[in-house]
Amino acid sequence: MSEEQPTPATPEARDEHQQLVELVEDARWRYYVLDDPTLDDADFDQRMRRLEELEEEFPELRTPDSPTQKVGGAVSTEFTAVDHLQRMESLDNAFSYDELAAWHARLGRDGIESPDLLCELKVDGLAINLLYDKGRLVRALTRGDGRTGEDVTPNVKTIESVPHRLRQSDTYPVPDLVEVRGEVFLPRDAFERLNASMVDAGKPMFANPRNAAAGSLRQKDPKVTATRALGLVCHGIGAREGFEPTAQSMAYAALAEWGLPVSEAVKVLPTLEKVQDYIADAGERRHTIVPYEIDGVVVKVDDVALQRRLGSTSRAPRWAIAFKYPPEEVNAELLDIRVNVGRTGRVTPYGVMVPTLVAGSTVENATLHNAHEVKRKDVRPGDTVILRKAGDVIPEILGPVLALRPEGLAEWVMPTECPACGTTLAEQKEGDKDLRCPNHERCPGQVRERVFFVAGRSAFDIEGLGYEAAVALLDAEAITNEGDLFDLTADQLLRAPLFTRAPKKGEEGPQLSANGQRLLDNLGARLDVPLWRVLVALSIRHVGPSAARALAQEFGSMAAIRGASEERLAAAEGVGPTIARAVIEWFDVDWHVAIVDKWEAAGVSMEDERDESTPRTLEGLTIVVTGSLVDFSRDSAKEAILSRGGKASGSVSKKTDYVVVGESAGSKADKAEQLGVPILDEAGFKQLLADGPAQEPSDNG
Ligand SMILES: NC(=O)c1ccc[n+]([C@@H]2O[C@H](COP(=O)([O-])OP(=O)(O)OC[C@H]3O[C@@H](n4cnc5c(N)ncnc54)[C@H](O)[C@@H]3O)[C@@H](O)[C@H]2O)c1
Ligand SMILES: [Zn+2]
Repeated sequence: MSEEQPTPATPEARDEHQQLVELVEDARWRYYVLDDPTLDDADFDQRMRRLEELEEEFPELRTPDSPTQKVGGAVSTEFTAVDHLQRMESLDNAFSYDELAAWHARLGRDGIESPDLLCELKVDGLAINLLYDKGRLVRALTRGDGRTGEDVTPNVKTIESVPHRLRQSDTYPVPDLVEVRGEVFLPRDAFERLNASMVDAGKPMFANPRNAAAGSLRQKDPKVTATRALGLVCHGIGAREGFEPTAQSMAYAALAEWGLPVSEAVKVLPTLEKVQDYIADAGERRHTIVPYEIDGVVVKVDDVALQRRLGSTSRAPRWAIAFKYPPEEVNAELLDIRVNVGRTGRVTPYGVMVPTLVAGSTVENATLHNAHEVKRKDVRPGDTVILRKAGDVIPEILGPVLALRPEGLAEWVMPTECPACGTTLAEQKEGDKDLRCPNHERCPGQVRERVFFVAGRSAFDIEGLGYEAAVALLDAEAITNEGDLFDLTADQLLRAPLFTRAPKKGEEGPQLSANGQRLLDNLGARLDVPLWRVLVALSIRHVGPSAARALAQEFGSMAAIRGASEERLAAAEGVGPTIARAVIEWFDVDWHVAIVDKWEAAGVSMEDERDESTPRTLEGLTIVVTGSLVDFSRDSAKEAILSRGGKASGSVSKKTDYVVVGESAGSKADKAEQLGVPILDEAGFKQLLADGPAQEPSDNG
C-alpha cells in the first residue's frame, strides 16, 4: 500500500493563499511598523485563520516564510536593529472555551495531566524585552520579528515603572544577566486624553490603546515618549544566567522582589474549570479590573520543566494560549450621516453603517451627538470608521480610518432645517452646541417622540404603545398629539391599520384587532398613575422622575403645582430655582396647558391620594437623617417622614427639629450638637414616627 500523499494545491487555493499572504503582510507592516492599522483585529485574525486552514489542507503552501510561521512585526529603519538573546514568541489564540479545552486536551496527549495553570490578563499593549546586566538596565528592544528588535532603550527609560537598576533581594539574588519580557501599555484615561489632543490638533487619532502605546514608545525623540504616561507589566523572562526559576509564578515573585511591575491579577489554578471561571470573571470586569485595556487572558503551564518539554512551534510556545475576548473595536462602513429630532426638539446627527458585529451584538446606528462632534472627529459618509462598543456603553464612532478614505470624499454638512418639518433650526441659547427645531407644538418628529415618551417606562408606562404604535396612531390621524391619547376611541383607532383586522362573515368594514382592543384597555388602566408619572410625561425641561417625585410629594396635585409661585416652587425640597423656572415657563405655553386639561377631562388622575392610614405624627416638623440606619434606607427614611406630614431636609440648621443619627454619621451630627438640636438614634426615630414628639420640641430659634 502506498503512503498517503498530501493533496497538491489547486490553482484556486494557491491564488487565494498568495493574496492572503500579501494582505496579511501589508496589515502587519501597518500595524507593527506604522502603528496605523487599516484592518481591524477580528478581520486580521480571521484571515490568519483562513491561511492556517489552507495550509492544513495543502501542506505544500506552508513554506517557512508564510506569515503563519513567523512572529508578526519588523524593524523600522528609524531604530537600530539588535538581536534578542533568546527569541521572543507570539501566542496561539483561543476564541472559545472549546478551543481552550482543545489546547488543554493536547497537553494531556503529550502526557501532561492536569498541570497547574497560571492565568493572567492579556494586556493590550506592545511587547518589550528588557536586558538587565548585573542588575543594570542596558537595553530595551521591541519584539520586532522575534529574533531582532528595535532598540528603544532611551524611550523605555522614560517609563516611570521601569527600574534602571534592580533591587537586591535575599530570596532571589539579582542574577548576572536576565531578559525580562513585558507589555508596555497606555492607561485608558491617558489614551483618551491623548486621542482627544490628537483630534484637537487635527492629527489622526490612534485606533486603540495598543497602537497609541506603540506610537508613543516608538518615537524618535524620547522626550515625547516621556510625556505619554506609559506603564509596564512583566509577563515572562528570556535568557538568564544565575537564575533558574522552577515555575513561571516563581519567576514573577523574583521580578517583583527586584522592583519590576508584576500584575496582582496573576493566579495559579489547578483545573480548567477554575481557569474558565477566571476568564469569565475577568471578562465581566474587563473595563474595571485594571486601569488599562485587556483583550483576553493568557493561560500558561506554570511548571518550567513542563514548559521545556512542550517547547514551541515556529512562532508560539505550546505551553501557553491566549484566550481572546470578542473585539470591542471594529471597522465599519459609514453609509450616511442622518439627523434625528428628539422629544425636546434637539436635532442629533447619527451614523448609519453597514450592520456590523461588535462585542457580540450587531450595530447599525451610532449617535454622533452634534455637528461639532462630527466636525471634530471628521467623519464623512463613505468613510471606514472605527466603531467601538464597550460593555453596556452605547456604541460609539471613534473616528475615520484615514488611510482608507476615498479620494475627494466630501465633508458632511449639518442641515439648517428640521428634517421632520422644515423649520429653520436654531440654538436654544447662544453658544449651545445643540441645534433645535423650534416648532415644538407641531413638528411631527417631536410629536412622535413625545407620544412614545408619554407611554414609556418612566412616564405612564402603557403596554402596547411603543414606537411603531405611536407612529401608526399619528400617521392615521387617530390622534394629533399626546393630548388626545386618553380619549382615544375605538372609532378613531379604526383609522390605524396597525390596530385593525379584516372583517369576518357578517361584520362590516375593518374591525378592531385584539391589539387595538388591548391598547384601549391599557390606556384606560393607566388613568390612575401617581402624579409624578403624569409630571414626567409632560416633558418639562429638567423634570425627570426625581424632580417629579419631589414636586408631587410637596404639592400633591397638578392644580397646586400650577398655582404655585416660582418662589414657592423653588423652596420645595428637591426642586430648586432651575426646575422652578422650567415649570413656570412650561405652564406659560397655551398648548402645554391644553394637554394637561385634555388629560384631566379624559379622566387622568391629577392628584395623589394621601394615605389616611398613616397617622400624621410629624406635621410641621423638619427632620434630618444622617449616617446609615439598620431598618431604613436613605429613601425609606425620607418616605416615612414625608408620609407622616414631616419635612425631610438634607442640612442641619436652627430650623431643624430633630437630627436622626445613624452609623458613621459625619459633620451633620456635630452641627446638631453645636446648635443644640435634639438628636435621636434609630430607636428614638421609630418612636417619633409612631407617636410624634413627646412634648413640644425645644425652641432653638
Ligand atoms: N489589525 C491589524 O491589521 C493587525 C495586524 C497584525 C496583528 N494584529 C493583531 O495582533 C495580533 C497578533 O499579534 P501578536 O503576534 O502580538 O499576538 P497576540 O497579541 O495575539 O499575543 C502575543 C502577545 O501578547 C502579549 N501579551 C500580553 N499580555 C501577555 C501576558 N500576560 N503574557 C504573555 N504575553 C502577553 C505579548 O506581547 C505577546 O507577544 C492579532 O491577533 C491581531 O489581533 C492586527
Ligand atoms: Zn421640526
